[in-house]
Amino acid sequence: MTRKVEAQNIRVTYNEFEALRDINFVLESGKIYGLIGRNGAGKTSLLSILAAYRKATSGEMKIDGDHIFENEKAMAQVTFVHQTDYKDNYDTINKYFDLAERYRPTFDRKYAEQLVKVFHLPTNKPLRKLSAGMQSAFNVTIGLASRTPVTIFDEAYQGMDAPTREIFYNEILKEQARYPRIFILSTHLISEMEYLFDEVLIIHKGTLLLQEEVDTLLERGYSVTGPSSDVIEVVAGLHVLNEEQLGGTKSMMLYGELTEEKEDEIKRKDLEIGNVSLHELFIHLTKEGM
Ligand SMILES: Nc1ncnc2c1ncn2[C@@H]1O[C@H](COP(=O)(O)OP(=O)(O)OP(=O)(O)O)[C@@H](O)[C@H]1O
Repeated sequence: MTRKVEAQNIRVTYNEFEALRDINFVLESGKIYGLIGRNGAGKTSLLSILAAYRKATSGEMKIDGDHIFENEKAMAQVTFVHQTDYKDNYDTINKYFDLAERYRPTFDRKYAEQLVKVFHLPTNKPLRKLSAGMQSAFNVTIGLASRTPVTIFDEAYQGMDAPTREIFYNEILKEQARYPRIFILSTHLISEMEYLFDEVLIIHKGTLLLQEEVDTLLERGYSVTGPSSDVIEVVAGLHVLNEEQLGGTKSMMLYGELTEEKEDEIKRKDLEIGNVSLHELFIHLTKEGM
């Protein structure tokens, strides 16, 4: 069982354009990682290196110490689920399962067939005739049933309706309990998927802004609300992510450890301390100029 994925100083350029730089992280088995970042941040570029679809311009991506690129053994440990163009694909789901069984030693056909029923997918229609949401559910089926130690879903929910996405999320949790592995979920649906993540990686403008346990990250974000002058006084020297003003009331979103001393000071002034969601933190940590 794979225990570790390691990125060491990954850099990716497309001609002159530097899409990723200084990317370093370690991912461990048994954890679900949320990979988030704004459009064009570099998420898919990073995941394609991890799935050995391309080679990094420099740096190393390793699974349990083995280089991934052009390494059959390492590559077989990874499933990369992403949007696929099926417009010229005449294969049926059953045919595809035959192939997966042949080429993926860990593929569990019984489980795949169960998923097909849960997702209400037709097994005898060519893939190109499936609706967009059905094609995504099929991709997800392959990803889940492949049971590879590293399973990547890159915005795999596209086109799925809300109940189908819910089934997808539940299956990830069930699978993680049955066959613990490294799941990486790249997504823009932060609020909806947050509960799945053990850790979050934020990619911003080609760099890894942070890798953090979700709970720790959420503890770092808080808001202080009350009369403007008191709020301004109390937040002096703190990392302000955002501020909102309504009449004489100000609300400031802050990032960093809330020390006991500071908490006492805020409470003495009768100001309100509030929670900040991952979605809000993400927006303000990655806004223009940051
Ligand atoms: N083949 C390519 N040739 C040139 N530039 C590319 C190529 N692929 C990606 N890029 C550029 O690299 C940057 C990162 O793209 P990438 O697709 O990795 O971002 P992303 O975070 O997955 O974005 P999104 O959330 O919009 O899917 C973008 O500026 C993109 O234009």
